[in-house]
Amino acid sequence: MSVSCLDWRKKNLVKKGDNTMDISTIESLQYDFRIIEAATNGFSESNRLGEGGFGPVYKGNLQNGQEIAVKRLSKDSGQGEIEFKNEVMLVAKLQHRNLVRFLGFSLEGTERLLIYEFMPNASLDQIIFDPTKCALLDWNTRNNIIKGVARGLLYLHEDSRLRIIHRDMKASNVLLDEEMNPKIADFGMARLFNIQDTHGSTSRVVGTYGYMPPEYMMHGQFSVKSDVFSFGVLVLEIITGQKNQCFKIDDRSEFLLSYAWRSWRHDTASDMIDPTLMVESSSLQEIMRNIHISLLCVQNNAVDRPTMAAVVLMLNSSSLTLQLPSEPAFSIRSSSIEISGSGSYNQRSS
Ligand SMILES: Nc1ncnc2c1ncn2[C@@H]1O[C@H](COP(=O)(O)OP(=O)(O)OP(=O)(O)O)[C@@H](O)[C@H]1O
Repeated sequence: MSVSCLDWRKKNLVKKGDNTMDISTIESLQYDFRIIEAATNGFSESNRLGEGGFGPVYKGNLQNGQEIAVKRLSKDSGQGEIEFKNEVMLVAKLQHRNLVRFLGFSLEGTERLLIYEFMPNASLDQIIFDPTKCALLDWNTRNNIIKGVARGLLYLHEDSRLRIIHRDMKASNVLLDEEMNPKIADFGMARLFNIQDTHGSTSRVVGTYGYMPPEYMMHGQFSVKSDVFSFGVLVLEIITGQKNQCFKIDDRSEFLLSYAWRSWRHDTASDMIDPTLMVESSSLQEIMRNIHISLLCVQNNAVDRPTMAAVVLMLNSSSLTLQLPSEPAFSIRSSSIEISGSGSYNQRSS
């Protein structure tokens, strides 16, 4: 992009006091493909940050010094150009302090790039599941992450102009800024990747093993309560410091939700807490409350799960009495599910 073009972009992105931007035209969001190619050293391996279900992600440096993350959509994103641009406009309007800022896109033939602000502390999974790095996250930081993710999801569900269901909420989709504040990534991907499902059921299930509620895994039915379920699993991972897929206790593998449920019922839930946390007694009650809230989120019946508005309220007011949770969904029949390389699912519903 030439300097004059950058100036023009700036004119179209008017920063407001509340740190949001007015996005007036699709052109204001479009980056020249060659600029992004150069910024990522030609999408070189050394710039590659990782790869998810939609394609690889690269770090880039724009000429003005700005650091970016570029998601290079795999070529079969299956959407016409106009439809794609319409969706880009909608997704660009989703702005919240707990969402990764979407900066724009690039189109060149069948190439589609999504451009985001770069998050220096990468994704939560790379820290919380790492035996050394997890020490960077004390309880206050983890609590701040839980509350921030809850606020971001509430915004997607209720406060944004669109009603967005994330559908792939998990630790690798929580990015961390310089101060370890959480930013949800990959929101709106169903819109940008042409997953047709406006009526709450879909023939292409996209999600990640262990985070999906039973109604989504088995029947492709999704709702805001699917995200609530994934959020509950995420909270348990943050507290235990372990992945739900390979949770271990006393060298035995167990499904995280069944273990959490049993521990909570037997009053031994404090045993679940990540031993590296070295919890002070003042925080213990707060952690136990978080475990209780997470169990409300992962209840088998979607109707019983709280909304994200209720979750935010419960997380922020310790005086609010919590309901008793019913048994979580943990008996997952995995035989009918085809797992892709990234651990994401692509399943034809029956
Ligand atoms: N804005 C960003 N800033 C810094 N790193 C990022 C950014 N976006 C993505 N990444 C990195 O790239 C990796 C791949 O991201 P991506 O969202 O494509 O995949 P994923 O979350 O692992 O899988 P899935 O596509 O199934 O959600 C992430 O784990 C993260 O480390």
